[in-house]
Amino acid sequence: MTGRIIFRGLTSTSAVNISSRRLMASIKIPKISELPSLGHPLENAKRAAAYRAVDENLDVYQHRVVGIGSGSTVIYVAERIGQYLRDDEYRDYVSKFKCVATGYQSKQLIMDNGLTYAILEQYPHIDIAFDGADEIDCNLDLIKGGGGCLFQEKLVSTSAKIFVVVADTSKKSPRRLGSHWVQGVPVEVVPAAYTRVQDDLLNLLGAKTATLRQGGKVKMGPVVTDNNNFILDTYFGDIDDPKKLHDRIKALVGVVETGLFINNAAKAYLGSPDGEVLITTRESPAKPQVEEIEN
Ligand SMILES: O=C[C@H](O)[C@H](O)[C@H](O)COP(=O)(O)O
Repeated sequence: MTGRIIFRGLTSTSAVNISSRRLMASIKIPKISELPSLGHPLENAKRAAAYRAVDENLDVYQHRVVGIGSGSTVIYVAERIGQYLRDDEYRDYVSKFKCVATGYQSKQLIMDNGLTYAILEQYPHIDIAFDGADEIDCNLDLIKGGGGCLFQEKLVSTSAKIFVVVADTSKKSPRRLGSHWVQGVPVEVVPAAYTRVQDDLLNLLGAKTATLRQGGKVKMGPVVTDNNNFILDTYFGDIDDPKKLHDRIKALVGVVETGLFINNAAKAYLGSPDGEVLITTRESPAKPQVEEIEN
């Protein structure tokens, strides 16, 4: 499927320039169908989803500002964009991309793949953003933040004209949101407020558990996010109304952001180990840049 890059908006002159570049091209983008196995079914699934998502959605000629998310699947998104950068046919375009990160890992991915790192303050209008997810329901609503990056991820994904999710098929919600990611909805909180928010989540909002995420072996004490906050993993069971729950959590004093991404993703690419990719598109991709306020 390599080369399914969108040619929208090309003039005949630019088409000629591109075809002469094609003749000179020396490092070609690997075709998905010819990729060697990574030796692990899950990694093959993630790569299949990410490469297809990039090939089918990134408009090399029109897009300029690209959001790069966090996690283990988005690694392959950055890798694929890096392959376009190294292909003589696309280098002139991709080298002009400004890539906005969702955290330190994402910033490293951008730099490691030779792409240009940019900050949202300078580039607040993102053409397209790619990111992973921990659970995806049939409406393309998501739980994110399993890797602790939810706030900046939401900042980037809601600043993007198109937000594309990449994951393996195991992330598909079997029922309602909350039925697969039983670790709980990540809630990023200001450290000084964490016990108060924990109390409110349990006693006001009916959470079954609200656990302060710990660093474990790699870091003693609580996980500190890229924004110097804590995370409460908050389990509600199956979530009836994710938007309402998000709004109620957001209203608690001390909450910075929730891992519920509602009405945000336009498309999801879910890869299988055999290389098949399930693609879901939101029917009305109207995505609010500003959250709706319920009266
Ligand atoms: O905080 C982490 C992010 O929300 C990730 O995008 C999410 O956890 C999915 O990560 P992975 O692709 O590793 O499953």
